[in-house]
Amino acid sequence: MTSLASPLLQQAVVSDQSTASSLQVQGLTKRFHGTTAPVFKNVCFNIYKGQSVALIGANGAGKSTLLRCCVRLIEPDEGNILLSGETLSSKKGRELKKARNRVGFVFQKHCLVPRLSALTNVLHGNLAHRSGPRNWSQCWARQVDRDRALHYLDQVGLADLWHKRCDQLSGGQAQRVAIARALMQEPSILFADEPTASLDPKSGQVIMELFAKLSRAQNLTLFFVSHHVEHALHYADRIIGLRDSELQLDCASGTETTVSLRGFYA
Ligand SMILES: Nc1ncnc2c1ncn2[C@@H]1O[C@H](COP(=O)(O)OP(=O)(O)OP(=O)(O)O)[C@@H](O)[C@H]1O
Repeated sequence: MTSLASPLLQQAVVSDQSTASSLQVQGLTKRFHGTTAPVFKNVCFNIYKGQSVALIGANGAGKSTLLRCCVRLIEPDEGNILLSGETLSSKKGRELKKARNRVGFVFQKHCLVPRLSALTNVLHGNLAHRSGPRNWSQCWARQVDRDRALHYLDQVGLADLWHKRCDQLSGGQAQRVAIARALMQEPSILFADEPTASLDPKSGQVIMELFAKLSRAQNLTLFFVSHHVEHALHYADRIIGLRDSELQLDCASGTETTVSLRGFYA
């Protein structure tokens, strides 16, 4: 840890000792095939229930790889991951899928099915738990699921656009559908990988406000990657940072400024 991180890391850990962990990352190391240097090594951190944590770092620092390693979408070479106290590292097949389904994912590109309605795309969040045509289309969906999907669309401010095809939505609206789809999964933790990267500043702010509101209202744990240090400072309780293959920053967001965080990229 850098001098920027050390005292602040202690503070973040001490203040949350009594809280349950959503995600525990212990000694995670990843090296891609054919490369000698690891993307990151011996990364350790805990994220507590209801915490909002931003992950920062320069291009290529390993942020997306770390996020994916946390749910084993990319296999780490070493280390343990615990989701809500349950070890993920030893799970395989259906067990792994079941554990992973407790994590909602929102990506930079929203990955919606363009020709289908907002409602149907939100219903697809149910596929994490149940397969079958009732979760592929709004026409076949059970009333209870339709109602839940409409509720989540309402939560993201899109109740009036439930019938619109996703290729007819703006980038910001589509990202809100992707968030509603992740909520449909009823995750215990939400991962977001640069969720505002393709949006204009105003739309990006709307999306981050929405995450903050959802996180507060539902005590939902949020772990997001961002290149906007302003977003990290404003919307996260805590900021962690990757540099030179190591976790070199772990601080409460209130203890940093835009200038000091920009220094982390130097
Ligand atoms: N599948 C892969 N095979 C080999 N190398 C990879 C693979 N995926 C990523 N990398 C390398 O790992 C490093 C970290 O990439 P990653 O996408 O995690 O960084 P990042 O911090 O998210 O970057 P950005 O901010 O640009 O999105 C990069 O050097 C990248 O080239």
